Amino acid sequence: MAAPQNIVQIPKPDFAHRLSVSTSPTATFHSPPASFSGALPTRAAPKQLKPFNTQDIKILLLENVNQSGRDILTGQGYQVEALKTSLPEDQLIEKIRDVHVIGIRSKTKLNEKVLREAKNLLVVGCFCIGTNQVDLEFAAKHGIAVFNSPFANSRSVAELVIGEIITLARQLGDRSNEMHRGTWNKVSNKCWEIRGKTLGIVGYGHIGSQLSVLAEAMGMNVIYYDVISLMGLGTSRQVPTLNELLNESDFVTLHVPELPETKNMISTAQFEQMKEGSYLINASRGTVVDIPALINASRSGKIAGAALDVYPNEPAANGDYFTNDLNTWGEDLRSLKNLILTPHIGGSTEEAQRAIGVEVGDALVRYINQGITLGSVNLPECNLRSLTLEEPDHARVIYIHQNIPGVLRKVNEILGNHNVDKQISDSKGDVAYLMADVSSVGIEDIKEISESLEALSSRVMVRVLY
Ligand SMILES: NC(=O)c1ccc[n+]([C@@H]2O[C@H](COP(=O)([O-])OP(=O)(O)OC[C@H]3O[C@@H](n4cnc5c(N)ncnc54)[C@H](O)[C@@H]3O)[C@@H](O)[C@H]2O)c1
Ligand SMILES: O=C(O)CC[C@@H](O)C(=O)O
Repeated sequence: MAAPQNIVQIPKPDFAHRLSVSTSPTATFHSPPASFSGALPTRAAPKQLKPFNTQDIKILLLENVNQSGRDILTGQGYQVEALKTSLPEDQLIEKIRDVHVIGIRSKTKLNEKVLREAKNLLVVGCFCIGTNQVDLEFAAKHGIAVFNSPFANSRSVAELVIGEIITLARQLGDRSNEMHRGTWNKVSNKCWEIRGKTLGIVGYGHIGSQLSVLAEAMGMNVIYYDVISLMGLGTSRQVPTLNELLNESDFVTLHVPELPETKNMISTAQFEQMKEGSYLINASRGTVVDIPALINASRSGKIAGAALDVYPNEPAANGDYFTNDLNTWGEDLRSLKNLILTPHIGGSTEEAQRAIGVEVGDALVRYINQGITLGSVNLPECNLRSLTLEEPDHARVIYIHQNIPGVLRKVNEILGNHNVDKQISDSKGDVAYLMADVSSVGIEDIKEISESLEALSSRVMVRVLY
């Protein structure tokens, strides 16, 4: 990290506007909107902390991050380059060497090979829910914070699944395709109402539980399976095993994260457990379903239909890529009856993307400018109240370090020569995060603190903001 240079004042962000678009509870973290100010005790204006000139912060946004997020970052004066697609690994490596911040969605793979090259990288913003595309452990060990938006698109996914349940039950995809080809095929055979049918939800988290409420409102019975014990909403009921869920459900829908334990979670043995003529929906991650097994189950009539939004391999950009070159079974899959295929659009609504842009954009600004890690998925979550404009000789020291005995003593020996106004420290696995606000420090003191911390053997990353 470059040595601290000078202080730059930037306009106060428009928090009131942001609160109006974000649906995430984390938005409550922000200062209250201006309309509240009369009712609250007067507080000194927060000081914007910067490690260097704002325009020196270089940000690369990939995969068409929403304008709401881009506006927040450009509004800070950072240099923002925004691309519509993800990048092939060689180009990504070339670009990531230079940037302090990268913003991605689900396609960009930030694996160890890529992150090793990211010598200036401070923070990753996943403008989505899933963070399986990032090597979180490697990032943490190198002091790179990762943020996501944990539930701003949950409702959009749940609504898509509701649409798919009816679409499958009524064979709407096939009827529509036939009509597009000029064929009139009026049938009721094996077309059903969803009222009174059983929906089995695998993974009862943000999306699964939201879906549960919507499905019950439409007259479905809901059961769910999860690795943790959770209270069911409405009259939904948790079942103890995946097999029990598969045995009882007319529709099975998957909402688990991509993990080693969820890889091919639905394969030949699980299709055998499903009811004859039932349906499968996967809007979680492509690795969760064994697609060749699904092709067999569909051809044999064991399942009456399926809807897939996610695939083991997905293209980096829009275009004619969904072929056997991408996934060897691509054409077999496309030939199946009553199969809805969508290009990973579960969270792709205006509402969700706008809210995600705001939530992740704000988290990045808080981290870059103030070192606050609230909401980070890989570093301990630490917060200190803001320094104010009335505290001009203060600096915020951030020391990301290995979580080993004796570190705090050494850090406090360095900080002990100064007045530490407030301090917080927390750890997560092998990595710990310390923030301290020190007063009455000038540029020379800041330089000395920074260099002394850099010299400690436990150091992962040092930032001094002032
Ligand atoms: N298609 C899309 O566009 C889209 C959009 C958002 C999220 N997603 C995917 O959906 C997944 C779920 O999202 P969410 O917000 O509901 O996540 P969440 O973390 O809120 O819920 C996941 C649930 O799965 C459970 N779980 C984990 N492992 C399990 C296992 N082996 N068996 C059963 N249950 C298990 C967890 O305990 C948790 O309750 C995300 O991880 C993401 O991959 C897809
Ligand atoms: O927008 C995306 O690319 C990912 C959407 C979804 O899978 C998520 O993880 O939020």
